Amino acid sequence: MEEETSKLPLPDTFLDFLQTNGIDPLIYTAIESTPRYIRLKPGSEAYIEEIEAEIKCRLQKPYKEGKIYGIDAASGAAVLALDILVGDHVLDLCAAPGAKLCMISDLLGDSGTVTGVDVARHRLAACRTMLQKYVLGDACRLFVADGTTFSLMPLRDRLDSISCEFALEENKDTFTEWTSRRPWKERKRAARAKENAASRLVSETDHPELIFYGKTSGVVGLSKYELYKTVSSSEFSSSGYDKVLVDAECTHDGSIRHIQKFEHWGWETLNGRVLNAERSDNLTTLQLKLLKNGFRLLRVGGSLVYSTCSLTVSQNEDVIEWFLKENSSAALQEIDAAKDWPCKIKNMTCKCQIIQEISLMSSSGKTLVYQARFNYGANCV
Ligand SMILES: C[S@@+](CC[C@H](N)C(=O)[O-])C[C@H]1O[C@@H](n2cnc3c(N)ncnc32)[C@H](O)[C@@H]1O
Repeated sequence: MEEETSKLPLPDTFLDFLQTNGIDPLIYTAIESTPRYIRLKPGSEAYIEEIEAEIKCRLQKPYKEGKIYGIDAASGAAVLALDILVGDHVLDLCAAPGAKLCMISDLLGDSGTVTGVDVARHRLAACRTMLQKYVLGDACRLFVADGTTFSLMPLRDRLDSISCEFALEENKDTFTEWTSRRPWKERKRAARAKENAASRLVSETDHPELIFYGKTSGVVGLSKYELYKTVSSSEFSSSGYDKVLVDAECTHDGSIRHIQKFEHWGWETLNGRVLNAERSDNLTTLQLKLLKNGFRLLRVGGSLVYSTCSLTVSQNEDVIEWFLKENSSAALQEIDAAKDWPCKIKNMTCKCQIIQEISLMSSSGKTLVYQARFNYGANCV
């Protein structure tokens, strides 16, 4: 799908910013239209013709019916780079609003588990709605929590070991099957939390709040103590997550459609949101903290994808470089899935610069996969 766009008159400050980051301004201005992407829900293949027939009329019907997702090719690429395998326990540390989390769940099918974490309650609630719409959440847990300090183990052993009898036990401290109809006490607590959330995001020290869990997520039958018990870093090394996605908060400058919006919002807004050095410093500090914590929660032999929708060196290469300096057990790894992608810098088959790959082997077996410079909404499929 393509949307008509105007030729953008990019302001000088933004052009300087692009030059500093080695980005060709043409990616924002040269194309006549910005492609939009959809992903077909597995199992909906029979409807391809019907969906194709609707492409010109904005696909409202298959979208409402939950047969397709709106997701950029670049977002899908970050998930493919994770190389999800049957039975993986996956952590999505900045999960909302959830396009990647849905794709992870689709790839896992009936196996493994996925844990989504986000600091913004209203965005994570949208993610929960999406899981319910696409009937995807059985093996999923969603926590409103700060990803820089989140510290809960995947429930890898619980899945097989809980007997149905135990799961149905009526113990007020034990999780029974999730229902959107919460007991009065819990509703009151959620309403209070919502009020607080309107004025602030959760802090690093707040307790993670479980806002959704599916019936095979491992939560049913657990006591609160078991779910929230703290474990040592060495336990994460042996039984942590198989795959971690850190799709970090960023300036969004790599999203062509996002930058195009500033034509209407006013270019001065761009200075505050994208070019402001202080905001960028705070962001890179946050990104590094998210990456560090995501890596801590990974098991030895697992892999992590760090991705942003920014093209700046400071939010990508620099964050990775700082991290690698401090973590000798981490190493960059070639992205296997990217070998067949058409949009690589090395053998460019389209107009835009897309992927930069770096590869190294790890010493401890934990590996860090790095995906960078993949333009969102670029003309590359
Ligand atoms: C680029 S978006 C993630 C998009 C998401 N992965 C998807 O595919 O829909 C970044 C997210 O990071 C969240 N975020 C920001 N700071 C965070 C933190 N300290 N811990 C967890 N999430 C955070 C934001 O609320 C936002 O939802």
